[in-house]
Amino acid sequence: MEGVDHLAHERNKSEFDVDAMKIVWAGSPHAFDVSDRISKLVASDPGFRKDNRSTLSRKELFKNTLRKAAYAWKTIVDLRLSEEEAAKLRFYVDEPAFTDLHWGMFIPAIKGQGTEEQQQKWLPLAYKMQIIGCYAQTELGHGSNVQGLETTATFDPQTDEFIIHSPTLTSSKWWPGGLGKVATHAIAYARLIVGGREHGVNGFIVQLRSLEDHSPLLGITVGDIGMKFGNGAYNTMDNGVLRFDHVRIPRNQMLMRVSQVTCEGKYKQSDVPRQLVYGTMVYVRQTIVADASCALSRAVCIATRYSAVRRQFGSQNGGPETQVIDYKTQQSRLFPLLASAYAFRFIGEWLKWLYADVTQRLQANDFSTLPEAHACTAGLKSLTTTATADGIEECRKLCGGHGYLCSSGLPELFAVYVPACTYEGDNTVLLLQVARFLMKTVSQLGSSKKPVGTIAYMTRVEHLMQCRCGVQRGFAELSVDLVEAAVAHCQLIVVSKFIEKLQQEIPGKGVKQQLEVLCNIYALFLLHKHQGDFLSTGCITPKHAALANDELRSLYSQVRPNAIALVDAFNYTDHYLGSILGCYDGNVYPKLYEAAWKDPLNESVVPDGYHQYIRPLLKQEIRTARL
Ligand SMILES: CCCCCCCC/C=C\CCC/C=C/C(=O)SCCNC(=O)CCNC(=O)[C@H](O)C(C)(C)COP(=O)(O)OP(=O)(O)OC[C@H]1O[C@@H](n2cnc3c(N)ncnc32)[C@H](O)[C@@H]1OP(=O)(O)O
Ligand SMILES: Cc1cc2nc3c(=O)[nH]c(=O)nc-3n(C[C@H](O)[C@H](O)[C@H](O)COP(=O)(O)OP(=O)(O)OC[C@H]3O[C@@H](n4cnc5c(N)ncnc54)[C@H](O)[C@@H]3O)c2cc1C
Repeated sequence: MEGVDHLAHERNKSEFDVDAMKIVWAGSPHAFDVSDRISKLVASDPGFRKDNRSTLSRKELFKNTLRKAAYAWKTIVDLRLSEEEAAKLRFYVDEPAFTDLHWGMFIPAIKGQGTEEQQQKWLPLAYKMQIIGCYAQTELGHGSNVQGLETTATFDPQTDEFIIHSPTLTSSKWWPGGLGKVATHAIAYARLIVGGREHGVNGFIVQLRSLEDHSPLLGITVGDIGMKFGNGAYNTMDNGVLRFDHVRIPRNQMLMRVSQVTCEGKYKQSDVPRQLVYGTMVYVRQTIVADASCALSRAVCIATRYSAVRRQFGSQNGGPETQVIDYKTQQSRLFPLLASAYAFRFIGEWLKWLYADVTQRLQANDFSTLPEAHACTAGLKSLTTTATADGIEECRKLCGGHGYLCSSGLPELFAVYVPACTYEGDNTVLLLQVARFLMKTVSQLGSSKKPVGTIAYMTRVEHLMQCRCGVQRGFAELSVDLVEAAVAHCQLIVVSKFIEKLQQEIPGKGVKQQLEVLCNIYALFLLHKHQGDFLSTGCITPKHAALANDELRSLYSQVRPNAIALVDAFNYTDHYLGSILGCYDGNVYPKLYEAAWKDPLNESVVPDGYHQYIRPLLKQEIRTARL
């Protein structure tokens, strides 16, 4: 029945202060207040409905996304929302759209790679959305290999301009979000050519469309690259294709914080590492880690609530069947994901601090922690997105058949989320960057000091690589092992930062105890999953492995009575979850049944096509050669 909390008995089992945990999850009382207020504002406004997305055509879907983006902007302006509140509103609208790239990449690129003068010119236009930007780096022929990009930017000293050109088909810009139909400007990455000499890839602000009638400017060919994985899902985003035919831009539209070109045609490299040209990617990678905890916690919330509602087998003397959340196999699949959602939340908090710290140091031209920041953002982006994509799929399977319904919210969440393993850096390519950092770290330890502990194996690899023909050949030969080492290195960081979080003052009855249980589940689950490596390297004995497995089972029993409260702590509205299986009151079956009849296919009892195709079949009116 409506209004009845079918999960009340579960909520009454909680052994900790859920409201206090909500503050921990949000990050602070202020953050919780903003999140809570904005999520309810979005949930209560029919202008932000999203339950019909899977029934719309691509054009209807995209037009609806434009409507929502404009409506969101009007809401932000009318209510005079702060930047923090506006970002939260876009988050809870929960629809990939051109605004993600305008706010998430175009503006950060100008802030990170533009001079003060360029920031003063372009940021006010972007903040007022008088221009709409995208981040056009990837091309048809190159994405991972940025130094392989083919678009050219040739300086013309006669006119004090750059000529932006797409010399080959494979140099066509391909994938940039917001580019296909909306963006008026791009940060386009191109090979800088001055006086016939190449100076690597740099960013250029290029206007693509008229601000009067939105038509593409002279020399610009632009469009959408077509449908992507899954219905609805990421097809709300106009990922685009863009070609330049000798497009001229003023010299001052090259982002010049890292490198400069003078009006005399003199190229100057600032005394900052050229990799700062990649700064926007580092910034987005750290935000993607926080996104991972959001996406995984959504899936876990759905699967946990439904696992408490669903009963299957186990009835004694006509009594109720067993809640599937009480099966040890269900717990062994679900609770490590619950622990991962919390672990990724805290690593995301730490990475945000690391990024802020390296940014502050860069202001003072202190580049000492830049390699660490690159390795951490690259590695943790890779680790958390892989685990989250796999985790969302596991949550779908944890919900049985009903998990495959769009009304469960899981198929769309999966389809929208999985490109995170690719965009902002293919996850394997990023792990290779971590491996390179680890090898460089080890090689710098000095001959007298041998690495110990979790990087002891690196000495053997280091020796092998040096005795083999050249370090480069060894690296390529051992790249599979090195990628595994990179993952292990990143997992060490996740566990270490979770433990550090528990050293902090954490208010609320039983809150710290619950987090300790989740931290131990996260760590022991990893130990169990990789016990072969731990045993073969002598890090643990078989007895240790057995003890760890026993402890893991015990921890699952400890978290079981608190599972519903731990997902309630995410404080997601039913609107944001978009899931009947995950609805707060657990009143699943009536809602599933009601939703089925709303499907367009049920608008008529007899389906279109019956008289044309089925009736002749049934009436044997179709003669085939064989009969
Ligand atoms: C439910 C959730 C819904 C969410 C909905 C979200 C909606 C959308 C929102 C966001 C989505 C984002 C959209 C996607 C955008 C994009 O994808 S933008 C394009 C991203 N592209 C990439 O990431 C390309 C990856 N490739 C690279 O980064 C580089 O090519 C490279 C792999 C790093 C190699 O670069 P390069 O060849 O130049 O360098 P190397 O020779 O390997 O290394 C030389 C040294 O430089 C150091 N280095 C490399 N990169 C960096 C860096 N970024 N910072 C600092 N230092 C760096 C490297 O370590 C070497 O150092 P060493 O010489 O000391 O060893
Ligand atoms: C939904 C979505 C949105 C996107 N948005 C944008 C955007 O807004 N702006 C933008 O510029 N780009 C965007 N991209 C592009 C994205 O950044 C690239 O697709 C991504 O960087 C991967 O590069 P790639 O496609 O060249 O993959 P590839 O590098 O071609 O990967 C193919 C395979 O090759 C492997 N591989 C590649 N190099 C190596 C190596 N050295 N060693 C071992 N294996 C290797 C990879 O691991 C992978 O398995 C988007 C992509 C998607 C899917």
